[in-house]
Amino acid sequence: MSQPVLSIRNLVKRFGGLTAVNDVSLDINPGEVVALLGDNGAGKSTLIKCVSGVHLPDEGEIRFEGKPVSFPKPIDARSAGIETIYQDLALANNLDVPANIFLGREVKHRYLGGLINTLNDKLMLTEAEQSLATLDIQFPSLTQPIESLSGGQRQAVAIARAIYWKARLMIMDEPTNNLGVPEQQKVLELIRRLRDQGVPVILITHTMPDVFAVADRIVVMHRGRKVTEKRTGDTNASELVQYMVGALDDGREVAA
Ligand SMILES: Nc1ncnc2c1ncn2[C@@H]1O[C@H](COP(=O)(O)OP(=O)(O)OP(=O)(O)O)[C@@H](O)[C@H]1O
Repeated sequence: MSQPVLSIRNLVKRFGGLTAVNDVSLDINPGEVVALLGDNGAGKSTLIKCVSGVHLPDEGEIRFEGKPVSFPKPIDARSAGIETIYQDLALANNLDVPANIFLGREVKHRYLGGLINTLNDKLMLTEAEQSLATLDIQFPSLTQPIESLSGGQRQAVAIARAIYWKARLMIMDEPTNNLGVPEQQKVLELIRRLRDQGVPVILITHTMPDVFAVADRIVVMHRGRKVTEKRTGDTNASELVQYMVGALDDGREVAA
């Protein structure tokens, strides 16, 4: 079997007296979409923020592509190839699509800073067009400000940016929130494309249909703990809800 892209072992993150992530272990394999499910406050965001360099874990180990890693800052995780798309997408609304694809790389690519500054708009536009084309995304015009695009198109730009910068693991937090149904379908299709290109995706969601539409595997958290991990074909929505509310718990069964 190929080695996991991401391997989390016995991860603990506390905020004062609260244990937000409690002894979670998890593997993400090449080319799979893993849905991270859980009720509000279950610890999903805290877990992924430990992977994406927002929080440093208090205990446990994170391995990325086989090597132990520690990311003191988000830029460190991005530099390693872990791209996180939060709900706010971190796009600059007043800039156009190409500018957004190049946005925020100045720190990592300090030596490229001068180069990017001197890249003419045409080259940036061509590069942006190519990265969108790999995902089969079409826009009427790439030179309009992001704020004039739809929610689904903005998601597409964020995903294209990650592809352009060669993400090797994608983490997406509620990517279909606040989108209309056709746009939700498009975003799910983009997630499938990422997977088909071999990029594993961790998908945080509350939306059960999304889980069954794209996930290969499902991990459920409850009160900071991982309570189950299932192949999508081996479970159903009502069982998952039982895990989400704490009525079912594989760890407890084992301990009993
Ligand atoms: N920076 C922080 N400081 C203190 N407590 C925090 C912080 N971030 C999260 N928490 C707490 O940790 C627990 C887990 O929160 P987290 O946001 O990880 O849950 P979640 O599963 O992502 O929930 P949601 O779906 O509502 O985003 C909650 O009790 C939350 O209040």
